[in-house]
Amino acid sequence: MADIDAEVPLAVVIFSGKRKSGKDFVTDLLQRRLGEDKCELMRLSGPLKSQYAKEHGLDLERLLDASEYKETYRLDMIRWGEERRNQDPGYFCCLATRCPGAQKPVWIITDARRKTDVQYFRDKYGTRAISVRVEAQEEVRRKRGWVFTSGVDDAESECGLDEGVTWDVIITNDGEHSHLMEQLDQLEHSIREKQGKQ
Ligand SMILES: Nc1ncnc2c1ncn2[C@@H]1O[C@H](COP(=O)(O)OP(=O)(O)OP(=O)(O)O)[C@@H](O)[C@H]1O
Ligand SMILES: C[C@@](O)(CCOP(=O)(O)O)CC(=O)O
Repeated sequence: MADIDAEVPLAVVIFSGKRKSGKDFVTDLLQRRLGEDKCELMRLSGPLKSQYAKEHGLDLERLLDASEYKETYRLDMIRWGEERRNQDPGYFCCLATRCPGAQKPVWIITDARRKTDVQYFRDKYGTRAISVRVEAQEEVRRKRGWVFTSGVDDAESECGLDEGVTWDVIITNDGEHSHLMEQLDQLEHSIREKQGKQ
């Protein structure tokens, strides 16, 4: 049931997309449009990588960027994360939204990967939730550094949201800048409408 008493967030924008589809690129642009004072980026992988880095003595900053370093540990991070999600599907959703930025009216969840991620926010925030799928052709993703990895790109982490989800918005991010801007114009309008409604 949606928690309708809370004052914030006024909008929760749940992003999903394949590796190198451009989730971080698009969500960074959206946050700049909405204003960093009004909009917080929340990475579900943030608390996961933070705890994983501590337990394995790794460089968190490098796990958080778009580098090859994180790809080295991706498979084991997926396994490690799923052990915790199997006990509590909303575990990382809850951790990722407990931050000082949670006081801002707009939350952007940058990296939903499982149906339980999307359902967590839909159940908790109802019509304030907007689900967004970022799509890019495989050829474009390859040019951005994606390499098909068995156990990753054919597993739930990358395929869990391929079917069975009705997206509120689909953003095509194949590199055509003006088309991306038009799509972001429409999404920004939808978010501002939710901000204005409450
Ligand atoms: N429309 C675009 N124009 C130019 N560069 C882009 C565009 N979209 C993505 N990129 C670049 O492609 C690379 C991958 O993008 P990004 O990191 O946002 O993907 P992602 O979906 O977050 O990937 P991952 O799941 O691996 O973190 C980055 O270097 C990013 O700057
Ligand atoms: C382990 C994992 O969180 C890594 C995500 O890394 P990134 O968002 O692609 O940078 C993916 C998952 O949780 O299945």
